[in-house]
Amino acid sequence: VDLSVTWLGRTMPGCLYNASGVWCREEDELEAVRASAAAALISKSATLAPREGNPEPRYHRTALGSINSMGLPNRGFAYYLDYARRYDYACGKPLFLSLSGMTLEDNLTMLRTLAAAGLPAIPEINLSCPNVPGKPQLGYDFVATTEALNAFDQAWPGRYGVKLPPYFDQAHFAAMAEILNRHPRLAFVTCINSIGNGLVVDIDSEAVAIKPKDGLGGLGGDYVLPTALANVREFYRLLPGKDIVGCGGVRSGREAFMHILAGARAVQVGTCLYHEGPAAFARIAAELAELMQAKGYRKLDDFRGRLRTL
Ligand SMILES: O=C(O)c1[nH]c(=O)[nH]c(=O)c1Cl
Repeated sequence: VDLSVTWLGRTMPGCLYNASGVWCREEDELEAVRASAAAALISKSATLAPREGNPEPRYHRTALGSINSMGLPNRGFAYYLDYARRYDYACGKPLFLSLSGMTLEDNLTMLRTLAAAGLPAIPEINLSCPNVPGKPQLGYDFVATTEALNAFDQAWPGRYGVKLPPYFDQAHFAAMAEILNRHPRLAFVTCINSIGNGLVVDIDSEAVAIKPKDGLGGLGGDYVLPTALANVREFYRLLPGKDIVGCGGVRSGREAFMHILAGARAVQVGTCLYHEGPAAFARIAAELAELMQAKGYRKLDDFRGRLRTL
């Protein structure tokens, strides 16, 4: 069984890697993912300047997944650029850098600096951080998204991707697709980021679970799988020629299979990785391979996007 993925002008040895934000803020975390069975790796969304992030508790696990309001804690763009300068691209595992500037200008500064460095690292620009108080998710503002993508095209000469929030309405899928399809070097979209502004309540303490935003935070894990699959399948249909990276609710070979069936080129793991650690990649890959073997599939292209309707 062959789990390799050919995209972005290269072939990576498998189809699984980390979701930005999980096991990727510090260099030792990135190195642990790279040394694991992950087929690629992506860094924590970077802002231009380092950030402490929101007050704790800002992450909470439940039986059905996670809620987080981290608030973009990160080492600052220069830290991740330095890692990208020292990264061994010959290892065959692509390095993605997630960028989440506090302003459009910051995103452009980071893109221009990355372009000047002339590295094979690929930007995944985050249009969907739900946890910076007072900052709306760019991906829910179609005018701002249009302006940003036009500016990204000027600031970055190569292929890039964007991390999208979940959408929940046919009109929004159509509106976003119309915008995204105007950008030929926008090579991939990662669907989805957490479902923003959920609220987890503890009935014993009669209190919220996390401190920021009076308890509001992005949901991950089992909570988001059907929404993630819907966004993968809708954008797979609506964005011909672009790759969709599936993210949301993956904790075994089964959910990875579902995402690829829905059209995903590759699959990211978040909440499950947060708790299991990078060993999750070998386990999930083995489960996916076993599932494919049982179904008579030899490679991912044998079933990618073949989700049947009734
Ligand atoms: O609070 C965060 O750092 C965060 N948390 C998320 O769930 N998604 C994001 O894109 C970000 Cl940037």
